[in-house]
Amino acid sequence: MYKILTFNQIAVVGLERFPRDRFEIASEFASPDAILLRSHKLAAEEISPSVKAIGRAGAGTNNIPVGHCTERGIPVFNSPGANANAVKELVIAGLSLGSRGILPGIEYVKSLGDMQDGAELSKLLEKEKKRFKGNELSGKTLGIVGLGAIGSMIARAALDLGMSVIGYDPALSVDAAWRLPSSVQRMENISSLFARADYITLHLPVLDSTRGLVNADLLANCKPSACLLNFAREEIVDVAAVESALDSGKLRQFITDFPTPNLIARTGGDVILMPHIGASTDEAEDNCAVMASEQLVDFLENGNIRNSVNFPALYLERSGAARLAISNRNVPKILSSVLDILADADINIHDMLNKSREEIAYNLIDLDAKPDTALLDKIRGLDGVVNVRLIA
Ligand SMILES: NC(=O)c1ccc[n+]([C@@H]2O[C@H](COP(=O)([O-])OP(=O)(O)OC[C@H]3O[C@@H](n4cnc5c(N)ncnc54)[C@H](O)[C@@H]3O)[C@@H](O)[C@H]2O)c1
Ligand SMILES: O=C(O)[C@H](O)COP(=O)(O)O
Repeated sequence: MYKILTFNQIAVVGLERFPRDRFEIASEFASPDAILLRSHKLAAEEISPSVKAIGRAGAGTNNIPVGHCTERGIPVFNSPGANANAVKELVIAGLSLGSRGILPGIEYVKSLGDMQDGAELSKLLEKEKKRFKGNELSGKTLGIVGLGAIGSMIARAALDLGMSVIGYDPALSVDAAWRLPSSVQRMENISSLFARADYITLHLPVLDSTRGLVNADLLANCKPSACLLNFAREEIVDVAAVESALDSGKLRQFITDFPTPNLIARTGGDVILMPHIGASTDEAEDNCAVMASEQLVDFLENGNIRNSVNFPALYLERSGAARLAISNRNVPKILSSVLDILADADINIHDMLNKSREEIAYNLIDLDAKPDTALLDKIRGLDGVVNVRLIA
């Protein structure tokens, strides 16, 4: 039985993807085979030696020590695109909240709870409504930083709203480029995007290269009427710089899914704060849980890899009597040494596939006979081999 250790609440429909005759799922296990989680900040010490894979039911993997996992030959999976629509819809709501007096208007109406005279009330509302006037999104320019699963969906929705869309993504994949509407104008650099946009929305991962990306220099560039939305990650924005830009009138509004104590303490309505609910819909939670669970099942039972953030994608149809899944440092001669060991033991290779990604290489080798423990230990002992798994 494979043991799946969960952190956070994972949608039931996802957990049902683990066949119960072969998988056990619990929030406590001494020696789990895999970990399935959402935003739980996973410490390296929580990843016991028995762990073979980690599944993130969601997009961002900055809560997982990915580098440490790679060192140990543990693939980290995520569920790209599975919650993109949920984030898109919330960002569109954010754009509306940032352009109209919706929230102060609602607060004002709530404050009139003591008024009993309907005619008086409607007279007052008609008199006061001018205080809550806003602007339309149509005709404005939306700048999208990060044009992946979420960014491209937002681009499409914003175009439908009549906005002009400009985008910046220095690492855009070919697939993502195909998904992008052709009327999205690509910016050469992020400063140009900040200088031109009325609304700026961030949809990129937090990486060493993107931590603090939105800083005082960029904010000095933007239109004083601009509204910045951060539904990506807190660390991408220098929040102190945002506060200064709001204070000095260089930025009109900040809307974020990642509140900080200082932002919560602000008065004056120039921030709109949400409790990290970008992906909190039944649909997104189901999609993410299903995708992450299916990927873990296929990896544990077959060694196949789909949507890993640190391992190469690799799929090999099952054949032969047994399968070896081997991770090794991405240096020459390791695979040939493995093949020599198998040949010396007279074990024929039925099929095999080998791929690498940065410092790690991964191999699936289907054998005509099941190797014994001594042979597996011999392969494990090779310099550069990180881990070896026999899949029956
Ligand atoms: N608020 C939420 O609940 C919520 C939900 C889902 C995702 N997210 C966050 O949003 C991020 C994006 O999600 P996604 O599903 O669109 O991911 P994605 O991988 O499909 O797209 C990310 C895009 O960012 C681009 N990128 C990388 N570095 C960049 C840089 N320096 N400047 C501009 N673009 C850059 C990549 O090339 C890629 O196209 C996630 O990493 C996650 O942190 C938040
Ligand atoms: O990266 C993500 O997918 C989002 O931040 C969602 O996080 P959650 O699964 O904790 O809602």
